[in-house]
Amino acid sequence: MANISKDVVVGIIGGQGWMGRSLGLAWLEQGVLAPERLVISSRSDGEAYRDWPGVRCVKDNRELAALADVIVLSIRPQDLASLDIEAHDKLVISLLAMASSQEVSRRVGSRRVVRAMPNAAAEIRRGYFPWYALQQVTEADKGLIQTLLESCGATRELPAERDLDYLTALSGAGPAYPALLAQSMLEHARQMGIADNIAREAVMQTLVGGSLLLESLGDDPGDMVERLISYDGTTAKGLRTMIDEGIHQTIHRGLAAAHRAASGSA
Ligand SMILES: NC(=O)C1=CN([C@@H]2O[C@H](COP(=O)(O)OP(=O)(O)OC[C@H]3O[C@@H](n4cnc5c(N)ncnc54)[C@H](O)[C@@H]3O)[C@@H](O)[C@H]2O)C=CC1
Ligand SMILES: O=C(O)[C@@H]1CCC=N1
Repeated sequence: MANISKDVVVGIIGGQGWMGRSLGLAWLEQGVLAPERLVISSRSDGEAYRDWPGVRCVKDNRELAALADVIVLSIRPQDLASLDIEAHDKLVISLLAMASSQEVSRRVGSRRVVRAMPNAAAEIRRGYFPWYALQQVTEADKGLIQTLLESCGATRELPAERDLDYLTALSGAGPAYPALLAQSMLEHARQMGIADNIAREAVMQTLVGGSLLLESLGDDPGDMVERLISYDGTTAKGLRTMIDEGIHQTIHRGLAAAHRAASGSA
């Protein structure tokens, strides 16, 4: 993992929150940033940085904006309107869903804005961070962004902001859709009288093992569906029934609803 220039100070507004502390702790643990180069602000008190006494914790976001060279916004979208900082064209990384880069730019007073969309697997460094940069973001800034974000998983610069709105609905949801599938499978296994500990173990091993296999094969997931349908055994019966009952349409409608919300049109 590359570390960034020793002079760069990074500030996280909302640094005690779920995404903020995932990033902050990853930088510290991986040596991307020395503790004295990290400033965090938060409305809530938190213990996330208790093992890192060098980290500066401030209550005033203006103070953070003055101290930091790079400002990460990790507050909830509804808190943006009351954010009162002046970034003076410093590099700003916004993690907010539903706030366009232009809106963030106007709010914080910087044209060097990057919008990145995390997901909750950042907590275990297996997140996915697509990001989109305004034109004024430099190549050096982009290198820095890559280093900061890849500490928590895979990253990808996107050519268009509309792609980020879409991926907010898809990858931004992180564990949500696998959790829904797991919940449904678990419910059924329980109804069938399988002991709870065995049902949980079976569901988790199936979802995690299956996902790792798909990742390692690198093929189109549809190929695996076809392979198991053409096997024509028990799984084919389950797959055909789910497909005939409209699972694809249900998933597409769900993603479309999340996309509308992410685009501000829900
Ligand atoms: N949690 C997730 O799975 C994902 C979150 N996001 C985005 O990441 C952003 C952060 O989300 P989370 O970390 O989950 O939220 P969170 O609620 O865990 O953290 C937000 C933190 O910001 C603090 N805060 C609020 N207003 C503040 C202010 N004016 N100054 C300083 N601190 C302030 C809160 O006290 C809290 O600690 C959101 O905008 C969300 O849209 C995006 C994708 C996934
Ligand atoms: O549900 C949300 O609003 C946040 C942003 C994208 C994923 N989680």
